[in-house]
Amino acid sequence: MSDNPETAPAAGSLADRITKPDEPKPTDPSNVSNPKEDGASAPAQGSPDLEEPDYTVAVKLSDLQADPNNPLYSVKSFEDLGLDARILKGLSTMNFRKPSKVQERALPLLMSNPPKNLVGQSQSGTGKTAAFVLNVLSRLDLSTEQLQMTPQALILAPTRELARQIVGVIQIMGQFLEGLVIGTAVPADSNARPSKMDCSVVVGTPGTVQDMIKKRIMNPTGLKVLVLDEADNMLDQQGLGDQCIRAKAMIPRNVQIVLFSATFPAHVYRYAGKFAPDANEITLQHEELTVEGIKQLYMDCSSDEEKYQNLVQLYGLLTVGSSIIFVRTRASAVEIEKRMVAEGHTVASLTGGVEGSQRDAVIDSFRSGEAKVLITTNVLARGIDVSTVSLVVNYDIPEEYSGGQRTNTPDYQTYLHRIGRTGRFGRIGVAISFVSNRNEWEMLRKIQDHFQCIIDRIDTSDWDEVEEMIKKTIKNTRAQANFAQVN
Ligand SMILES: Nc1ncnc2c1ncn2[C@@H]1O[C@H](COP(=O)(O)OP(=O)(O)OP(=O)(O)O)[C@@H](O)[C@H]1O
Repeated sequence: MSDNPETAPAAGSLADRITKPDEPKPTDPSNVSNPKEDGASAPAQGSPDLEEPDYTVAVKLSDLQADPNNPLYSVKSFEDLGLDARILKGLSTMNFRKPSKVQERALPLLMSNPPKNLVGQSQSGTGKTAAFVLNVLSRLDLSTEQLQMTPQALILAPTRELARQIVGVIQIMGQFLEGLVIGTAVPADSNARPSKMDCSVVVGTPGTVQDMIKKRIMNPTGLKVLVLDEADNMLDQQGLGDQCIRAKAMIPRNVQIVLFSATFPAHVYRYAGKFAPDANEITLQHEELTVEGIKQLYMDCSSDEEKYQNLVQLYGLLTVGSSIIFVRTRASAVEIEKRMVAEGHTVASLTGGVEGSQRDAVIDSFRSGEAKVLITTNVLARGIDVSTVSLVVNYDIPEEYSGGQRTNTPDYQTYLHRIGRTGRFGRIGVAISFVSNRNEWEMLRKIQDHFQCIIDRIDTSDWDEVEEMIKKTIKNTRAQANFAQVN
């Protein structure tokens, strides 16, 4: 069991934010009215890669979606999946033209009646969020004000950033559903007071939701669907797992339980079957898990100091698009940030150690492109969807913990989720892992064996060559884009 404290939600006070898609609140950072936001809300608002008239990626995406071996492939259209016209309209504002494989397979299973549980697995960046959000929206009854104000679906995510991102997706997909009200249940800053969850859908972190139910701030009696995003992490992580079980015990027994993740290690998968009994299943082999568009590389570093120097050398590349640098501890995130800033570089850091409002400000500025280089811990390893991320750096290789101690065993799942912050929905990205000692080298070798993937070495004796090689890969998307445009 992994027990990295970074992924546990901050305990203590509660916060919530209720938003009605039909009543935009300009001050709400997760609100659809902010045209610069990325991630959840990006496609509808102009994620540069997916929005019309960006003919380029549309062409490329349609090629990928026509290839039966690609996870984005489907034969059906969204119309074929029997979705409500108002939801289809929401999808079309997001420029979703065709479902991905997981959407095409999951939606009929999720939407059939009587409802059945589902355990669903699909590679990072293949559209699992839309799969569960479309089911949730399809199952809501918003015919009376009382129904609109009583939670009918509960979506749990491991971090506040992911919960807020999911809220953004629901706001856009559900924007034509009159009476839809969305509540965000994430830990508040210490001076804030929670208000009642008078809403149709609640998205939150398990600890906060559990607390809200206990304090009668949230009424769980009308719930019909429970979704766990990043379900393997939610069920396996110390603290989170208990909170999920307690939250489940407080809600009606007959809810539809939906578990999604890119990874389901065997021991969690068995447990997932107990949490969501008699579930339909969509699974992948672990060799199928790596995403083709992500070029995996590693860099030899002779010491910790050389890791830092190499990162600084890479700075020019980090800012070609956006990039995320993953480190092991909060302290090193802050230290690297300070040092780079002192040397004149523009970087930001986000860790679980700071108050919620500050975390929100940092992730929002990263989504908007204001901050292009983000140093973080495993807290952002999962789910975060920022389409401009073209480079991920594993400054430290993700490692399993046992009883709070490092084990020198790679954390395979976290590796996959971290590198999956790039190369999303058919895009191209680069992931570079730094290796500075024998243990790290061993862990990287194990990762290669586990996923049967190739992680190429970068030769740092000639930095110009390094730059050229990485730039070529990152810019590949654009090269194809230009090609598509002239043709
Ligand atoms: N059918 C579609 N057509 C076009 N874009 C899509 C479609 N489905 C999802 N997307 C976009 O693909 C991106 C990745 O989707 P999403 O974040 O749901 O991936 P995921 O499978 O949950 O990944 P992860 O495992 O990393 O959480 C998002 O920007 C989303 O808007």
